[in-house]
Amino acid sequence: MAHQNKYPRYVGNYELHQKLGAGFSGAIFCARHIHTNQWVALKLQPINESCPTNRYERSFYPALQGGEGMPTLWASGHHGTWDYLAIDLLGSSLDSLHRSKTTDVWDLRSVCCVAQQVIARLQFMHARGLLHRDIQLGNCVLGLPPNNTTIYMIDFGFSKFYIDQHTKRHIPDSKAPRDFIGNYWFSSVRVHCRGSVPSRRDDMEAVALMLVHMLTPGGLSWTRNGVPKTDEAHNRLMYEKRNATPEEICRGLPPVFEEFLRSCRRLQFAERPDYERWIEEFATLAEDNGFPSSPDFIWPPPNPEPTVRVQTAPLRKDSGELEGVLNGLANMQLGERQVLGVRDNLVNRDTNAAPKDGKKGGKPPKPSPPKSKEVINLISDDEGSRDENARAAPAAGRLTKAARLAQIAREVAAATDNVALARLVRDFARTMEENRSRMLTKEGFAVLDALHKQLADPSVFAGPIRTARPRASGASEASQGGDGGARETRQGKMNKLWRLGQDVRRAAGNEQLAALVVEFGAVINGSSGRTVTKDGFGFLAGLAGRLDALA
Ligand SMILES: Nc1ncnc2c1ncn2[C@@H]1O[C@H](COP(=O)(O)OP(=O)(O)OP(=O)(O)O)[C@@H](O)[C@H]1O
Repeated sequence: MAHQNKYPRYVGNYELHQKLGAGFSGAIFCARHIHTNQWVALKLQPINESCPTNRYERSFYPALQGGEGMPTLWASGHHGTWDYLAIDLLGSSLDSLHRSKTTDVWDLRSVCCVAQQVIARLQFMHARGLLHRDIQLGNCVLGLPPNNTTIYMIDFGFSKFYIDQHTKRHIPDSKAPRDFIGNYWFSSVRVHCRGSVPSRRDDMEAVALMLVHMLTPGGLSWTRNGVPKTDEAHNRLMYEKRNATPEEICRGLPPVFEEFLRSCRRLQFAERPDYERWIEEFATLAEDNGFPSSPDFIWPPPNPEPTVRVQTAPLRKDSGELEGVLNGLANMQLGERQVLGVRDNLVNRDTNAAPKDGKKGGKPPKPSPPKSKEVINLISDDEGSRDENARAAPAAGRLTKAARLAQIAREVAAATDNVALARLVRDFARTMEENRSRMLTKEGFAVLDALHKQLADPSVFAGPIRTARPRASGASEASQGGDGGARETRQGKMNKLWRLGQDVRRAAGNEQLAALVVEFGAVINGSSGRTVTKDGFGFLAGLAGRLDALA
């Protein structure tokens, strides 16, 4: 670039100091206001630049002022041949942390914080009618103390109003060929590989890819050869990106990452992403793994070793009948485990699982306490208060959702009559309802499995009041709910749950209830986000009522 090394000493009222970074078409300096001594970041670009991103940014900044994690624009203008923007001086970008970290991947806690904050930034930007269109680690920057736990979004040079400023309507979709805007690593498949018009869903998909990248040793597969320098290399990259399924991309990670990516890809062009839900999901993921659910980003990570070692085993689409899956979950040996927040732990997952062929891969597992399905190594209040880094230890006497559900599953397995089961089903529903996330986790499925076993075993309870024909749409059929490839639509899920809610109130005996429990699990498992909705709670209330009636 012609202007290299020719930067002026003063620009406007600012004195330029060290260079902070250089981008595609300009440079950023740390600068001091000559009258107020205020330090800012000064973005400089020649006014005749062919891609005048400073000019674009200047037009977007007013819409962003006042938002959390949005830099303040202090001044902007022209000085000689320079176009400048003076914005809040910030700290390290996630990209520089990514490069400097000593571990292969990020810790799960930090990634959950990044997820919550970046989604919240997009929620704000989108609410102001603006798309970012260049989500990447380099554009997520930490504040300086006292704002150093806040992630700021920067670089709005590629941004665009998706709400037309005059008509107030969403921009139209178009099939017309267009130049690609964004970055090679994280731009959505639709925008990058299919040339679609970017909309909110694509910003969200970029976040999903960025998060998975942070947890993947070596990064996403298509990022490993660096920036493509030839058309052929770019085509190869696009091919790889286009063909990687969410399941492959997210293999070994807690299921919420795959769900998130899938849900972004399912959004319609003009559909509003469910920001609130995903912020909650990542807060819950942190909490379920023993970290504070707070989105505050703390670097370096205070306690990279999780205090809770609950393996979030994904229910895969090819997992066969739900009955079998539930059964498998209940029999899982939950001893000292690595959290599957990083893919490295995939190796350990196999190592820790009962080996089929006697061979073990990866590092030998740490000696762990005797394993029993009764022993689940969850955070306790004591552990929470011992942990100096646990900023949000559970209140005294309160168990985490995972611990409470595990306890309910054990109590269900030990229950001796329908009245006790009814009480436990109500407990289960209450625990799910009170939690910030209503996602049915491994522990939730274990409760259903224990329930199913109890209800299906005729030796445990008094027989049914009258013998009924087995349901036509029986459990085994329903249990394939998660296997059909496409996730259940919201409406489909509502319909099925509503029907189950009706059926459960009419069930003739425990065996029928057992089949309905399995069917319920299948519908939840097959739905996007595996959340228990209002109709789901209706089913559980009906189940508890029917158990009482059949006692
Ligand atoms: N406000 C800021 N405070 C501190 N550092 C900053 C600030 N803004 C940007 N930087 C640093 O400068 C780098 C480049 O900034 P930015 O992305 O805004 O410039 P750009 O010219 O648009 O770059 P690119 O071409 O890479 O998109 C950032 O990754 C960051 O390290």
